[in-house]
Amino acid sequence: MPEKNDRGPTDVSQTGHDVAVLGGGSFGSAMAKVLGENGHTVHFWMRDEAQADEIRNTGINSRYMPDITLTGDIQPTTSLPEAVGKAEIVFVAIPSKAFRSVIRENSSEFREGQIVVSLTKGIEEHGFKLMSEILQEEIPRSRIGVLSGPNLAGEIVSQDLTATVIAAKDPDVRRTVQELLGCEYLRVYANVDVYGVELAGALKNIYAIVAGLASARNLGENAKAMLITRGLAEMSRFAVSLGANPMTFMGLAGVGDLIVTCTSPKSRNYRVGYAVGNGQALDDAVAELGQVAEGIYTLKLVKEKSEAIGIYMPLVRGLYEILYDGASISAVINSLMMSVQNSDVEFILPRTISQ
Ligand SMILES: NC(=O)C1=CN([C@@H]2O[C@H](COP(=O)(O)OP(=O)(O)OC[C@H]3O[C@@H](n4cnc5c(N)ncnc54)[C@H](O)[C@@H]3O)[C@@H](O)[C@H]2O)C=CC1
Ligand SMILES: O=C(CO)COP(=O)(O)O
Repeated sequence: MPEKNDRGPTDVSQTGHDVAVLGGGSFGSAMAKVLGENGHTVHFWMRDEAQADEIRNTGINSRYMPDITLTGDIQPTTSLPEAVGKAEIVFVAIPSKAFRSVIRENSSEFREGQIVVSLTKGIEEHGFKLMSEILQEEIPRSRIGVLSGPNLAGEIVSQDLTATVIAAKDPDVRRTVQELLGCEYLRVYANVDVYGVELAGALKNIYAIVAGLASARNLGENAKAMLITRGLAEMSRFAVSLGANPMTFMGLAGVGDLIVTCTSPKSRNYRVGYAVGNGQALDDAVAELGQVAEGIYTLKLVKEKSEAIGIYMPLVRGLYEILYDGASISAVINSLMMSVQNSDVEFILPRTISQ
């Protein structure tokens, strides 16, 4: 087996690798569970000592996964240097708001050539940075990957059949993650369009909120299909203008993740939209959720960015008006329905009117 620091191919032909999962929430727990069941030693970092103790003593993370027991060699710790120091590969499931600070404060702990994979589906407020860009800036000597796809944590921990995408430029990173995570209920597909895969994962959260709102309003099945498909058109238009490959949006990280989060109340973003659609204030809906709904932050950033670069995003604008400007839901729906009728697939028939 190669030295942990060298840049040669990572040997994952044997089970029993040391991996770290950073972030003790729903998705960190789900990935820790898969890795533990796959025979790896999981150095599972979280801030909260009581939570680490509970997992150490009972295998249960009662705040986020009360019905699930983490099995295998799971080693909870509140020492990030210890987790990263022992790991060959690091998975990061820290919400986007805290992602850079956690990595920056501990940047000296990451080794040259160490594989670091972001699981986070969000965008940084200042500078519109994605998590892989933050990793590139803070720990440039690591080898970076992004995991994204239709991956509801609650289903993964129940071993429901699931597929995901590992995006990385380095083929060894892609192969390593496929071998570490792949099992009878989880398939890991590969992509090289890191920016597209990552942006798709962040953007779809916005449309999940829209879909939840539509569902609360009983807009009907046709409306649901319209919203999902126009959401896909809008998010791919935006992402392509920033350099993503449009074909990525045909894959699991694009349309796949859009479908699952726009159709399932298991999605936290969908649930926030549903609550607002039923008249609840946004702050109350978020407080009641008690977990992260990245879409409410991503919405603000994408609205600003799309206006700055001149990309037409009527669903983003409409949702922003509802959530942040107090616009009435029916007025926004009416204005969307009465706007100029245009091209269906604009990669085939270009839009004729820009706004
Ligand atoms: N839950 C899911 O189904 C999926 C979530 N994701 C993404 O994973 C990321 C994390 O989400 P979840 O685990 O679901 O969120 P969560 O709300 O369930 O848990 C967030 C975790 O991050 C921790 N945290 C927050 N700030 C921190 C800080 N400054 N330092 C250390 N830890 C901190 C919290 O204590 C908590 O343990 C999000 O970007 C989400 O979009 C991706 C795929 C699926
Ligand atoms: O990204 C997810 C599923 O792929 C999870 O979505 P929520 O954050 O809306 O729960």
